[in-house]
Amino acid sequence: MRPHIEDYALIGDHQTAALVGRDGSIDWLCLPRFDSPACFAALLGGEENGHWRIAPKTAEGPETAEGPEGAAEHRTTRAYRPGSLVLDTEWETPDGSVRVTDFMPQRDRAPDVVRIVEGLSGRVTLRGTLRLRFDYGSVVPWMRRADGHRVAVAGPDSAWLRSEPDVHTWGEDFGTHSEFTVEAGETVAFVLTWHPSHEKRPPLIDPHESLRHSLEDWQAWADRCRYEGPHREAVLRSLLTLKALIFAPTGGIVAAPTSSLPEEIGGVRNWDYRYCWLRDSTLTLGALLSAGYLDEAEAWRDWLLRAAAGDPADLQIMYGLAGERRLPEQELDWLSGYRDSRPVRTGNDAAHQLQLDVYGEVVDSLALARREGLKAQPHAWRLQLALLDFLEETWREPDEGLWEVRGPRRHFVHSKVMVWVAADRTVRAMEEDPELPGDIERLRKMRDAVHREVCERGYDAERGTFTQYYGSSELDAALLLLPRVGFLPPDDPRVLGTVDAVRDELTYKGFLRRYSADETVVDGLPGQEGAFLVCSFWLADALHMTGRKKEARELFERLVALRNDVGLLAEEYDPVAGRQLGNFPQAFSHIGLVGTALTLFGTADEGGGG
Ligand SMILES: OC[C@H]1O[C@H](O[C@H]2O[C@H](CO)[C@@H](O)[C@H](O)[C@H]2O)[C@H](O)[C@@H](O)[C@@H]1O
Repeated sequence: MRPHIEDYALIGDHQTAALVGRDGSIDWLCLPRFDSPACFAALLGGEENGHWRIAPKTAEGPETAEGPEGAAEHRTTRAYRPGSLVLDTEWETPDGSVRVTDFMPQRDRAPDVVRIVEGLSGRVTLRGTLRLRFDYGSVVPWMRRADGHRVAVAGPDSAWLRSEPDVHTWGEDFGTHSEFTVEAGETVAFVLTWHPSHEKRPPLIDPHESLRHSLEDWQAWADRCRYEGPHREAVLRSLLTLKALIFAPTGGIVAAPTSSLPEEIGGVRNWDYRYCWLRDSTLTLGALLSAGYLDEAEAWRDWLLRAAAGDPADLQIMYGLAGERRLPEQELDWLSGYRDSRPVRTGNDAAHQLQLDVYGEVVDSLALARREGLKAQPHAWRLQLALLDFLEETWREPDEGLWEVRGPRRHFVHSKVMVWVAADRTVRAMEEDPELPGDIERLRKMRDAVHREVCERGYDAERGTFTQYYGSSELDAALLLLPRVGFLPPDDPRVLGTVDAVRDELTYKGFLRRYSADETVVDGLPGQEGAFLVCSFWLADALHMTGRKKEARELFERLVALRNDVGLLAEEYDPVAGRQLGNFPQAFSHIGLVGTALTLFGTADEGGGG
């Protein structure tokens, strides 16, 4: 049985990331980029699909539902070093205590994973097991020794393992094994480096020096955080997590570093999130900007201008890390899935859906960037006008909406509201700067027409609430964003009615679903899912904005308490099992945490949608 999702911690180097379990096993790592094939895929199968475990020998044993047998004799504690993604895992064993420090240094050329073992007390024997399996756990590489390394080679990939001091390793059972002992004050550092297999040995790094640099770099970034309100540690951890999801070479932002962690254990709602959604990225950008991080915002804005270049009719709702357009969805049938949740997918067919909300989110984020003083780019305005031309032609069409339903297209109310946002922000920019080119009257007309239509066809006067789509009696948590984006004032009776209705009908044991659990006709998928965390944060925002401040704060506190021991949140939460669900850690959930902290305690930006 795999560990629970919340048993993992994240380490990363701004180009990819790994998940490290409480049991000392790295079970997920894609190299060299977030969206590359995984060389450790045990997360979505078993140890035979690749993992790297370093742990006290006495903590080993056949796995049980609660972790490795023998683990009961041990106490494990974990924590990130403050303001960083450097992870310390400490074991107390009957023989003494030991710490393993895991991190991925900022990259010069090749990606490295560094694991420094340090004896803290007594004399502890540890075991290492490395099973490299390229191409998502399917390829067993050839192993050889070279230049003081164990080298794994298969096809385009090679991985080089060494240790300081040198530790004896042996091959057995298609794995590389080691056993060594540390006393208090002694260290053994392991470095695993990925490299294209046709190139010469990768440059060596000094693991201890790299640790110092990593700590300095992360700390310098953390020091720039402007948020000083309550729960600062949680907010900063969320910001660090969002930073770790940015692919530094291009500025693209992934929705999560994993694929196919299920939204229902044993179910089919398993998707690949290692791509750059315009929606998730714009909301990430909003969170970073509101906490004072301008460089990342500028890099993303430039990424967007490159990705969106071309005919605006061809704008996709998501791209690859460098703006790649083809992300074909495939099933990896050799992987059994996390706790048997099949299929495991790579790629994402939602890339070609029509999701009208995305235009509003992009335009809103460009407006926010301008307000925050980002250097203007003339083609950013040209892009904005082109998007509006496209919307003028398309806004009356049904779409798949922000939840990327796999059922038929509908006239989703949230999508139309975000079309209104696109027109509204463009009109406002032109009013503020009459030099900006464009036909303001045409845009005003469109803005007002969308508003009118939504209020007529998207509002159920009998129940006093906006609905999920025109003519439906269903609700949708995205309706909570109406006051936040300025579509109607928070004290408008239609907003108050909607917030109450959404809270009453979509609450699921203290948290919020994104829509009703019976709505498989709309989303086109079998099975159920958990409470959707970003929606629960949106409810806290809406309660606060509509004057229910105590209720808002209580919900926020409950949400903060769901973070795992190192402050991470998946996409969803199962309040019955008390477990996290879905891809992990997910940008959406951490955006929600930052946004709500700012709404409740700080100076949140009124214009943002997240
Ligand atoms: O619900 C089915 C859809 O689920 C995924 O979409 C979700 O994740 C996206 C990335 O975080 C997010 O932008 C979207 O709002 C979520 O619904 C999946 O990516 C889709 O392929 C799938 O149709």
